Amino acid sequence: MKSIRIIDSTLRDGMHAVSHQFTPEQMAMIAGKLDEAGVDTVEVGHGDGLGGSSFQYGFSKATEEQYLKAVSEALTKTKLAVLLIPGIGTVEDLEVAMEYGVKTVRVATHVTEADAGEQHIKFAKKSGLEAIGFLMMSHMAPPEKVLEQAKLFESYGADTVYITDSAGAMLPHDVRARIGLVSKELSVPIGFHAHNNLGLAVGNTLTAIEAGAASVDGTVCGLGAGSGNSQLEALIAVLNKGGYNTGADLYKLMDLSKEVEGLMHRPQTINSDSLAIGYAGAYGSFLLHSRRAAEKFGVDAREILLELGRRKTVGGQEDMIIDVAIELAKAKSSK
Ligand SMILES: CC[C@H](O)CC(=O)C(=O)O
Ligand SMILES: [Mn+2]
Repeated sequence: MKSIRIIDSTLRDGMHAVSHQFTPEQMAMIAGKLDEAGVDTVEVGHGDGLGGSSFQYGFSKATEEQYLKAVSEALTKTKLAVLLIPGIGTVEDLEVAMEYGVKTVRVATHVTEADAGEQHIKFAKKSGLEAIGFLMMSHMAPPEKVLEQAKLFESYGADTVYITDSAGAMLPHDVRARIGLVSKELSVPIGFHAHNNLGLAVGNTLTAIEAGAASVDGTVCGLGAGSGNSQLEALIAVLNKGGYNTGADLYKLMDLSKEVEGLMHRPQTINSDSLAIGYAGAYGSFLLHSRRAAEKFGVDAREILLELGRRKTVGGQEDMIIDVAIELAKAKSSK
């Protein structure tokens, strides 16, 4: 039986779906049940990772330290992880996170910019942490470029390298091409993080495993940016049926999903706006920002997202959402 590592991101990527408003108590409840269910690792914090709580990305309900304290106290076996996007988070933020028992850091960069994560990965390794390189928006680069960037992460000391479908824009053959090549050429385990904007998250995650991924992400109820992530309960059911060992208890996760449903701000569906993200290849966390801008400037959120996809915008360019909305509103009024 092949073992697959599960990283749950309900308490980090899932924060996008609740405008970063989980309370520390809610996080502790969810983390405690993920621990009981035998999930290997939980990632915690603002949706944009360490340092994300800000005017630009939206303020979270509590501070990073409050979340980390609450979750670390709820965990017995499950490892505690954080996400760090260089430029949003800093090594100083990581030092603080380590005081709360963080064991793993995922250093996330745009798919062509792994070098922006060099100092963070080296710092993590020097500090005794597990370091995971996380290549965001991997659909935007061909497999050979993804391989080049994955090799950079490996050369900095990353223990695992993730291929991330941030926009939920990949088809199964895109996943197979990237994961297949990278897992053949690298010595470290390869991971895959999916989004469900085209309805393919669980299927693409299975494809990634079949192509060589050894670590995959899921979130309870699929909670996450855009149409959400690979729904953890469904993923575990699929992996059980496929004969993989994840160490996670399906029924305990199903029970947890009922509790998480009660905390959701809206159903985690594929609606026309989140579908537009996958269709256009736009950044997953642009969804709520685009909806707000659409309402404010009287334009269609899908048009904003399609234009952001055309312009190949990436995380950190949230200010472009307003620019695009204003341009669309001007074009509309001049018709
Ligand atoms: C804004 C960071 C982003 O949510 C990281 C991630 O999960 C992804 O790129 O999919
Ligand atoms: Mn994500």
